Amino acid sequence: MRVRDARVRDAQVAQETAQAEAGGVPAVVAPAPGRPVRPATAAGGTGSGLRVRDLVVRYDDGGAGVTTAVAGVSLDVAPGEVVALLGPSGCGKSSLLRAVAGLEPPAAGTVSWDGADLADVPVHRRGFGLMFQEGQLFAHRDVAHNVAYGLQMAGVPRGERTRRVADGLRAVGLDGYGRRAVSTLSGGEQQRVALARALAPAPQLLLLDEPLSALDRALRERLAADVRSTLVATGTTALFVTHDHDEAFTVADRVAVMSAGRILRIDTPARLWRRPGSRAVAEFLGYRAFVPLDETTPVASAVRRALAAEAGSARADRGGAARAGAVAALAEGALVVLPSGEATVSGVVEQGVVVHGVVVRAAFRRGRSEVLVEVEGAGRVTAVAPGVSTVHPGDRVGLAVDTELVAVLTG
Ligand SMILES: Nc1ncnc2c1ncn2[C@@H]1O[C@H](COP(=O)(O)OP(=O)(O)OP(=O)(O)O)[C@@H](O)[C@H]1O
Repeated sequence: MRVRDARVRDAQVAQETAQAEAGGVPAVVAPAPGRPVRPATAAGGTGSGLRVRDLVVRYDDGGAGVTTAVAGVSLDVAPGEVVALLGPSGCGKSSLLRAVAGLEPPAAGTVSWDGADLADVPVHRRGFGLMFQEGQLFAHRDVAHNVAYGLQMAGVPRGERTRRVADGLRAVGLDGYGRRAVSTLSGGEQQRVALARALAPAPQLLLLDEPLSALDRALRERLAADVRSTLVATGTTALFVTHDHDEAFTVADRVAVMSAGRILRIDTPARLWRRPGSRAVAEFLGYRAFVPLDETTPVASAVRRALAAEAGSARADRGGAARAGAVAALAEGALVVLPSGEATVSGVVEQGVVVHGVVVRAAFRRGRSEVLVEVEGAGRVTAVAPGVSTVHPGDRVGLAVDTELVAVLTG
């Protein structure tokens, strides 16, 4: 378990204990006592949602000095929207999430919900739900009692509780699991229960911190899609921290790319791919081949020609997106990026070829050949060829680059 999770859990446990002793409720998975639990169908709300302005989070390590984990972030999450915070380890994602939760006091800036400043609102009064990498389920309670916990503490009557637990388990694909002991569940099932538990009180905002990181990749991919559909089905407003691009793009309506305590870019997954904005974001997204369109290199001329052809065409089958992208790239793109993984090695038949390169590596995977090609004047592109390719390292090949997938960096 990571140090941070342990700290957060310690904070939760301490608050749970203190509140339980005072006859209260657990801090973050349940609403405060007396606080009305919203009907599950009311999630999403009609207010303005989360508003973060110029937020700064600092840690004073005493002798070691001060770390600025969040260096002035502004972010809005609209009711019913799911936003992912995506970035490398240490970029401040969790610190931002914890400041929103109220677990970390901001050094500067504001966090508000529906227009109300939360500076003086403690964690358990914010009405936010939290979910972590490890679900932190109660081992001595069965699945249904875990999910019911927050509702029970908030005084929701038994009948309503039973109905909402059943709804919650159905929403996460665990219909009929209520009586199972938590210890008999797989890691993925436990995280589903944790999600159902976090959603049961219909929090006005759900904060998820790497909730799938402890699972293996295949399971993570499946669960990410399930988390998305559950959040959408319940109309839940959510902030989802992850370092995994695929997860972010699967789960979120908008993705915020973070680096060194700042948000570099925030946009919908589709627009982020097409308009990464800066080379740093493009590189973080995995783009490796950059073509300055104003250069006279063969690759720049070839890409310009392909974009011009696309801009002048009106092919109905591409829905206009390719054309619009090409027009934008030609108009504004000092630098465009060739997409990895989408070009096709055309080999001898060079129909539609726009650029040439030399094969660095070729491997047969999942029924097709993946070929890494060094394109002079651009960089490395991962291309695919159907079936077992006949190309080998050192071969010169042509790549038919899909202009629809060319990304533009400026603008
Ligand atoms: N309690 C703490 N005391 C001192 N420094 C901290 C503390 N928590 C985080 N930091 C530092 O703040 C910076 C941001 O950390 P944070 O955990 O927010 O990043 P992250 O993007 O969530 O990283 P990860 O993906 O590895 O969890 C890092 O440099 C980290 O070392």
